Amino acid sequence: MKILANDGLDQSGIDALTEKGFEVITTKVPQEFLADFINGHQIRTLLVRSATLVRKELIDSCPSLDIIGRGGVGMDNIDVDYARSKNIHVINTPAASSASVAELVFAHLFSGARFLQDSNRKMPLVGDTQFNELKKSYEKGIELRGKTIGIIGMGRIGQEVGRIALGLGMRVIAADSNIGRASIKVKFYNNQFINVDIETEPLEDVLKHADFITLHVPAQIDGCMIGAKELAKMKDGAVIVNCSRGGVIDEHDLINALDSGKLSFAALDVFNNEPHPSKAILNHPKISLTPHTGASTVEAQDRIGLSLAEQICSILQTH
Ligand SMILES: O=C(O)[C@H](O)COP(=O)(O)O
Repeated sequence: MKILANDGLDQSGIDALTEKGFEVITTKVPQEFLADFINGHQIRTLLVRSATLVRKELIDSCPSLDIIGRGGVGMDNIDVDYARSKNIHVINTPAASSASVAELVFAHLFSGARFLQDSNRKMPLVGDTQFNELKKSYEKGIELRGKTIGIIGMGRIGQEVGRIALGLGMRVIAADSNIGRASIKVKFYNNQFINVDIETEPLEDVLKHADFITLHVPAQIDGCMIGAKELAKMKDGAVIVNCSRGGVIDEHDLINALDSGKLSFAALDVFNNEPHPSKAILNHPKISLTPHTGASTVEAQDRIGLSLAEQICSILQTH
């Protein structure tokens, strides 16, 4: 049976599926030729990450599809309900990348707190005198310890962020309209663990009280969650990180908040109009950037590959 992994698949998944007799094709087929390719090669399982769109039209054009698999969490690039209404199995790997995304949040936070992203741009250009000038300009670096992090969305990734923040000695507050409280289990290397209860608060309060805001919510269908009104509620000099989905923050309002000094720094892993973010965002000196790499680690992709293979075998009863 043939599987098309159109946005690639980790070797762990390829090996596990090949061992069970599947043929895994990792050719990247452009969106406009996808239906023809799937039908021409009798593909029954289509695997994607966030780049390939699996909309109603594609689903209708490919009646032989049995499974659509998302190697990752967000399924906003797939018409999930429609596919399921056609009896197609739609699967994803919700737990496999939480640690990687959460660690990227802290990579951005540490970078912003100590001007790493600015320093990496300027250091190659400095001579003897500028070295000391640059050093002086970074004297206002800050520690994360003791600061308050506001986590918007306490799903798996939000909780993982909370776990790391607690380990760093940060105060954790959270907003999540779906749950009243999250219990975070913090596990230490000697296998001891503690449970920490985090009560959720209204979004407005979290925005008001946090030094750092980090967003872990799905793609928004009714417009931006964080726009000028919400940014205005944040503490002066606060920081915002978005490793969730482009469109959750209004990018225009974010630039205004950075330019006016309301926010000291922002970090974005996701953008409006991916893979072509706006030049204003890409060139802004106060924004730390990554190209949607939250789940792009060796470990996360290995777990994603294995999880997809396991689910496919279980659906198709291949033992
Ligand atoms: O939803 C996800 O899992 C992340 O956004 C990662 O997306 P990617 O698989 O395209 O890197």
